[in-house]
Amino acid sequence: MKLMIRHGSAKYVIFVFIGLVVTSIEGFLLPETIRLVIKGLENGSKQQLAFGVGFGIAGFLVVGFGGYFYQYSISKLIKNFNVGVKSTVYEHHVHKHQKGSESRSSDVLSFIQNDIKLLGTNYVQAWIIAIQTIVLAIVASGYILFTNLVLGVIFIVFALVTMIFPKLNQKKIERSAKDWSKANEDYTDELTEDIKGVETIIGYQREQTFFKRLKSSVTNAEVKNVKMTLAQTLASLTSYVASHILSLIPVFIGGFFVFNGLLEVDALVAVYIASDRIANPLSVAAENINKLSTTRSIRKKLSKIEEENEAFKQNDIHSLETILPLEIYNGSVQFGNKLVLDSFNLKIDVGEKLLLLGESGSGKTTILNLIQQNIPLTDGKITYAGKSERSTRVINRNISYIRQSPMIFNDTLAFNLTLGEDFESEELNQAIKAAGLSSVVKEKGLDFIVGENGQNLSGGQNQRVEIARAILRKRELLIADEVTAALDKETAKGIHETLFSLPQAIIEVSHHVKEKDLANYDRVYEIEDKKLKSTAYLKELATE
Ligand SMILES: Nc1ncnc2c1ncn2[C@@H]1O[C@H](COP(=O)(O)OP(=O)(O)OP(=O)(O)O)[C@@H](O)[C@H]1O
Repeated sequence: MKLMIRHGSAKYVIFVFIGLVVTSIEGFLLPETIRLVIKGLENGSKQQLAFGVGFGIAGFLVVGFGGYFYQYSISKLIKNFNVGVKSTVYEHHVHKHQKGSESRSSDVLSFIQNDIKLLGTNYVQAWIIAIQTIVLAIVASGYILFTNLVLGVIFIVFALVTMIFPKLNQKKIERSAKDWSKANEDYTDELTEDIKGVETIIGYQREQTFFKRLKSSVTNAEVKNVKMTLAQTLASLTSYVASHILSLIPVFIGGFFVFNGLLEVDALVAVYIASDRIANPLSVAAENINKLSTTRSIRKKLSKIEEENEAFKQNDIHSLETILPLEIYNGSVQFGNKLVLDSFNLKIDVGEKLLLLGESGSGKTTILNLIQQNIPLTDGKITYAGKSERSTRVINRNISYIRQSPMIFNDTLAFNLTLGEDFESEELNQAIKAAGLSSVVKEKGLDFIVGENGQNLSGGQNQRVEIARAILRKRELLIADEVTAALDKETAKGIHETLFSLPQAIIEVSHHVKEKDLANYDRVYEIEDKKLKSTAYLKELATE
């Protein structure tokens, strides 16, 4: 319930309660209408007959309007709930990345698309239906007890007995829901991967293999869905049949009340009709209370997500701490038994332009990961502006990572530069100029839609958008990861000129750079056979 109020808003929870109280008059409306009509017929009174019919019409109008208000409030509540929960889950995914921990996008997608959906039906709706049916049953019980206390008690006892039936299937429903959730997660994982890998699949003409593989996962998920639905259906049918059969026994007893003059026929008919508003609603309530348990693990996961989001917000300090100079002393990195980097030193000073060279697999990405504190050193020490303790948030806030394949959003050029952050137009223009984008902006305008993956721009222009983003943020260290590897010579030269003209420190990573271009950097590091050599250090050492 707390979860529902937190995300669905207390206002709509109250509205739903008002709506269900109003509609709960259904608990006595039809039985009382029928009773009044029969009474009118028995007495041969047209007036009483008209009163009974009028009572029914007025009552059903109230139920109709109340029902609309009730459904309206439920829709709003579910809308708010979905928006709140889905945002919370995405927020958590982002926070996990900010903290440098793994959070797989396919897991997040599956959680939002399947588990959260299940939470909407089997938690929010199930709660509401359970409460609504219980209120309805209470109102109908009150009516029956008021009509005839003893017979009322008998009817209610039989109705309560029916509640044990759904309980018998609870474990099975829970297990089948868990199996379905897992199978769906596996299927979504595979689908995400196959969508990403479509070019490779077509390229190697492996369509049939992948169709078959995916078909098997989707079949598995659907089979689990059928099993879950059947388990739920079996539970509801058992309750339905049992409640109807059991409700006929008190009718039989009620007959004896009539024979003995303890009850009028109109009252027995009314009590029987009203009893349908106890047994059935109670079994629906029990069924929905059962459903709540299918979401227990999802709710647990969501609570953990909320706690972690809260902890993240509280620890999210907005200090102006800097990270340069960054120094690694006698650093070593080992993955399992494999030594990747052996006792190396590295220094990044304010404004320095550094180059990090190395063959594929030599450890360049590992060094970038160390700098960003994504992985720890196995041995040695790392300091940021002289301090060895720095939160990952502070580090991230001071680094801009310029990627070889930048993420370009299908939006305007302006949005792709600012990413929705407010910048003075002067600042924006300076960044555009510094990144060499002035002619593009002049030609296309800032409102130009760049298309999916920036397809309406050239590779070099997209790379410049990524550089402009980094320049705009004025962070003290830029990491340029193979940024010109996929570009032609002229474009690459232009990008390099831009990078060298910036005031920020830059560490550029590359497989290979021409000998004559090395002079453009303040220092050149090269990884060779697990060792990191620094030309500048060697020069410094030679002059000492
Ligand atoms: N998390 C990890 N667990 C185990 N081994 C790892 C891990 N990360 C990297 N390695 C290994 O460390 C070595 C260095 O990898 P790294 O990614 O740093 O190389 P790289 O120089 O960036 O290569 P490339 O230029 O191909 O991207 C490789 O042999 C790699 O297999």
